[in-house]
Amino acid sequence: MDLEAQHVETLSSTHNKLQVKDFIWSENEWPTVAHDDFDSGDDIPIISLSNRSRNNDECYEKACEDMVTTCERWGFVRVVDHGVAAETVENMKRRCSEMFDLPMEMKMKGARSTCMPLGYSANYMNAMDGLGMVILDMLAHGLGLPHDFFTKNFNKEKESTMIRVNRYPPCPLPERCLGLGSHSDPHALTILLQDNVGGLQVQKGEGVWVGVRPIPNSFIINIGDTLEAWSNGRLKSVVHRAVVNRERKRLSIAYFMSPASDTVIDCPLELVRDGYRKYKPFTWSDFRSQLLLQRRVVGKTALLRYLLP
Ligand SMILES: O=C(O)CCC(=O)C(=O)O
Ligand SMILES: [Fe+2]
Repeated sequence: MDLEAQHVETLSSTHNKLQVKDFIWSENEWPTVAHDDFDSGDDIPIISLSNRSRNNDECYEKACEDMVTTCERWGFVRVVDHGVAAETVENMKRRCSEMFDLPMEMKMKGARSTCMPLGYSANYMNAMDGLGMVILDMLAHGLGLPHDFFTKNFNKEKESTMIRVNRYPPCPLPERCLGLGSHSDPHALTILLQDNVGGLQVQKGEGVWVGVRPIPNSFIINIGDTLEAWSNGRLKSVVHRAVVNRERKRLSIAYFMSPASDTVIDCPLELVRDGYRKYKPFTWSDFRSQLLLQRRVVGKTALLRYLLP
């Protein structure tokens, strides 16, 4: 039986338990932390962007510093007071849910292989782009680089910046299944919006997973592989996954930012200590074309081919 032909969503809505076994993951991937377990005592820091304008006052300096130290330690940060209108966010969530509520045959007309137009999401993308540029500026500044060190490479067309909308249906066997397997994001920066269900988990150490508690009016920012290489490994691209639950479907919207295709991802001299360079330079287009050859990114493997001995 071709599993690709069976949609998890259809399976979930018909509660055909006989087929659920076909979606069970290998045992080493079974989640031991539930979707609503956020009580590890350690949580991803929250940073307010109320001082996000670049006027070099003390609050801005402190926010940039905090952004860098959090991304060095966690690879993830949550931002509040980000300036993105609540209406823009609500509208995007509603439209995405409406799309997922369409009949399966209709959704399959836009299956992954075809070019999806940006259409209605353009407003949301503009807002995400503005926020992403603010954060990239802050990271550059916090690392002691010129403000525009990263952002000058992100052209207006944003040719390979993309949005992925995930909707995870309820699952009768959440202890044996995953919504999204463990992976790192290959792009430069991800801005993730999640609803209030919970399910995102970040790997903190070997086999240690931390659930990211949903906070209203916040975005989750995470460093992608490209920014890890660009910062000589200072900013961390951290493995994460999405777990599912028995009762509630969950929506998440990931905005992946990428530089222009011909950008050479090479760490600046300011970040080279004692001559140590972690990765050899590559272009984003080379990295992207390699990724497209992989069917699925598992764990954090995509950058390995550029690792220097
Ligand atoms: O659903 C989530 O919270 C995670 C989504 C994600 O990691 C991705 O789309 O790359
Ligand atoms: Fe991801």
